[in-house]
Amino acid sequence: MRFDHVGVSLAGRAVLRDVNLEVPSGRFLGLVGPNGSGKSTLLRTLYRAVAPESGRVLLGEKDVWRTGRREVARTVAVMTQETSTEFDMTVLDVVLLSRVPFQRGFGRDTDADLDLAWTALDTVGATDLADRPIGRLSGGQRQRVMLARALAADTPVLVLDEPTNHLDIAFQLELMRLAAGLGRTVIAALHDLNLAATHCDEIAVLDAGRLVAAGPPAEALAPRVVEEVFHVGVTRLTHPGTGGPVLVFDHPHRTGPRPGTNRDEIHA
Ligand SMILES: Nc1ncnc2c1ncn2[C@@H]1O[C@H](COP(=O)(O)OP(=O)(O)OP(=O)(O)O)[C@@H](O)[C@H]1O
Repeated sequence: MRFDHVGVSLAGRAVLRDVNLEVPSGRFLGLVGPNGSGKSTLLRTLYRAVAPESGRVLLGEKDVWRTGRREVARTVAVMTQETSTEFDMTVLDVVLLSRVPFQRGFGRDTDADLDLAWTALDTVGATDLADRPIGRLSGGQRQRVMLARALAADTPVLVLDEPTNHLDIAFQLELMRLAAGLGRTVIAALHDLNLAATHCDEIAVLDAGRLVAAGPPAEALAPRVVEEVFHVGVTRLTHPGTGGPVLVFDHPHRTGPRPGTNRDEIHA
């Protein structure tokens, strides 16, 4: 997947400027940045919801904006925050909607479609919700179903827009582990920088529509970068169990080294 000099304007305002970013096949990229920095918009250019004003969005060699909508839907599955309009549909039927791009005409669900839907519901721990109307679920339950819908599409590329919103901590971790282990190409807009750092192969940081850092988590989420982009104080600790870095945040003016500590590397 490649964003090649992508620029987007919405309502006359530049929202993305000259974004160059590549996600190799099978890798999991976390897209982070402050509210309004352009994360969702960048994802939308990939699944043909917002057209770039300049540049190209490529899947392999194909420009998604010169490829049919159906073909893109067969390649890219999306999990977003947007509440579906299918308020009265059952959970199983909502998950089965992901199979529509693969069916001919007004095709019926095949056994293979049903298998994919049930497997996906099982993966997210929601088989017991299958008969419930989607509109009567809790936020977190609905979020799981939306993940199941994206998984059941069985596409090589997965787009997750703030997928952990509403989820309890156990399922946040589970979702991230799942996304990292799928072997598919995954791009996810995330707000939890530690969750992103521990599960993603690579991180891209957007600030006011510009890509300001991209690379392995320790590099892209260096305290200096996070402080500049998010306007917070950052201290990097060492996780006592894994030895990996953990960021802790504070108001900018409050962060400062305690006497006798190294500000960048404090062992918890
Ligand atoms: N339909 C629209 N019309 C005009 N401006 C829009 C539209 N959608 C988004 N924007 C603007 O584009 C900018 C980027 O929005 P976007 O939703 O991509 O940010 P984000 O990084 O995903 O934010 P958040 O973390 O708050 O979800 C914001 O300034 C937003 O107000």
